[in-house]
Amino acid sequence: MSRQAPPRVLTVAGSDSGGGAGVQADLKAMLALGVHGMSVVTAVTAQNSLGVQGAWELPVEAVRAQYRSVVDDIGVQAVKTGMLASAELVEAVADLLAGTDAPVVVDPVGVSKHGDALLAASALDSVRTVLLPVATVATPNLDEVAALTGVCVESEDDLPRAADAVLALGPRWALIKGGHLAGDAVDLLTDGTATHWLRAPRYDNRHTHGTGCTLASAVAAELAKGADVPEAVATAKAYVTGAIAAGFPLGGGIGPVDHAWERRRPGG
Ligand SMILES: Nc1ncnc2c1ncn2[C@@H]1O[C@H](COP(=O)(O)OP(=O)(O)OP(=O)(O)O)[C@@H](O)[C@H]1O
Ligand SMILES: Cc1ncc(COP(=O)(O)O)c(N)n1
Repeated sequence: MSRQAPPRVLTVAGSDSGGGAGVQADLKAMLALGVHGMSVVTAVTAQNSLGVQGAWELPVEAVRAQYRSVVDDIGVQAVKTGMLASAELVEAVADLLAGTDAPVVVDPVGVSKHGDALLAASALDSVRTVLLPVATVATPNLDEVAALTGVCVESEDDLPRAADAVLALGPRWALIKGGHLAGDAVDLLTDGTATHWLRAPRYDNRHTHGTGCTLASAVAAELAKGADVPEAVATAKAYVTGAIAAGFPLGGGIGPVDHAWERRRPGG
């Protein structure tokens, strides 16, 4: 008798040739959390530990075709979006996602850790008006909160105001990532009624390439396994914290988080 398939999770994101962020990070996080990861590639980047050397969007038709291939045959229990590059792609992806019953985690990726643009400025309005309204959970970092809502977060005290401003754009839950603040790594999750603070120690490790992609993919994986949103986010936060603590040097710049940290033996 053949075994039952694991839960299936789809990432709709850009490729990172260096393997630390984007589709590659998403699929590694999904594997680590025990789900079957699948991908719709929206853009290809030439990228490494030093930055993004080039980026090429795929045609809308190629993105739609990948999505239909996966959803119509295999099916999905959760979807995660990352780099969407342009207004045209944001709108096409939002349109596809409006037709799914699966939970959708939107990581509204704007710029890379090195400051390279991964989303055209002209796409921000589409993220606000069509993408965030189809999100079950939106996971902006503080720069993305500022770009999308105009709210500037300078300390933990500002996180509730940022979350309210993001919720006003339509996602069911907002997970505001305070990773760029000083002190503990504090995130705030809320649906406007329930509020959950997620606090972890800050690891003084410069090898943090892919943190946001990894967190959002882990949330999607846990949702696909049947967790509710607060449970999924708590598990994902613990997973990304371990991956950051174990981040390792690669190339001459910022290395990746370690998606396989739970499997490594000391010295392995
Ligand atoms: N140095 C750190 N130590 C521990 N946790 C961290 C650290 N930096 C970020 N985090 C946590 O990692 C997660 C991702 O947050 P972050 O703010 O880095 O997202 P991001 O900027 O979208 O990531 P990326 O730069 O990969 O796009 C959050 O849970 C955040 O609190
Ligand atoms: C294709 C792609 N998607 C997302 C990120 C964000 O990750 P980071 O901010 O860690 O560079 C990235 N660099 N590349």
